[in-house]
Amino acid sequence: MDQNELKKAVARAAAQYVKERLDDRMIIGVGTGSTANLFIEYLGEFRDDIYATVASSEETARRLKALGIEVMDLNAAPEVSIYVDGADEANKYLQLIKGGGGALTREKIIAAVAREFVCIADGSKMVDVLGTFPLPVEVIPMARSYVGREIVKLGGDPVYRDGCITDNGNIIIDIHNMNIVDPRTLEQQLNQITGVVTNGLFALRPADKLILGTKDGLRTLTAD
Ligand SMILES: O=C(CO)[C@H](O)[C@H](O)COP(=O)(O)O
Repeated sequence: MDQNELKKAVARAAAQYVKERLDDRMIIGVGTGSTANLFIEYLGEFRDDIYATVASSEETARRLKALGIEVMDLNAAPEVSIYVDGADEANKYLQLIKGGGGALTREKIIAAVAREFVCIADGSKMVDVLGTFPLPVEVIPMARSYVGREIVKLGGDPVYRDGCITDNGNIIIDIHNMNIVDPRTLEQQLNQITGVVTNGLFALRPADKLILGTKDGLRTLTAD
């Protein structure tokens, strides 16, 4: 199976997982990216049974609405039962790097609210130590240079993501060349830099379940 087929397999498995737990008031959190897009397509197969979703990006909202699936403002959602999203990297503690698509802040907000966070990824995303994939940081535009200098002090190489404006009107700085041995501490350190909105480390709130697509089949890892 190639990478896209592995993505399809995990997206299908996550849709099945959601379908088995549906009830008539269930609100589903939906992530962003190519794997999440495949998940959206599988949700379309039982759209009439879905009460509502919350979307982690404008693009995801557009795709859901195009299928006729209700998209709710998160502030109007009393709770989010299951949030399904992809990742750029994952470790065995289900700590993640996310934000390759620039949607990290809304993704993190939905992950914070969700009762269960199910991450879906092809096997290439599994790593021993996070950080080979550049870590995205969403930054208020006027703080760009200052935040870059603070990132250098933490040992990373900040690279401005040219041309990327987030759904929140901010910019992205990608941190290259960081061996992230203590993801929880780094997540907090980055968030304490004035001008940082959030960063793409999901270590303080890792996934609860990781459905991983490998050439030997699907593996489901849990946080405990
Ligand atoms: O965090 C994300 C978007 O901000 C995505 O989940 C992440 O980039 C993985 O994307 P893909 O499924 O396309 O590999």
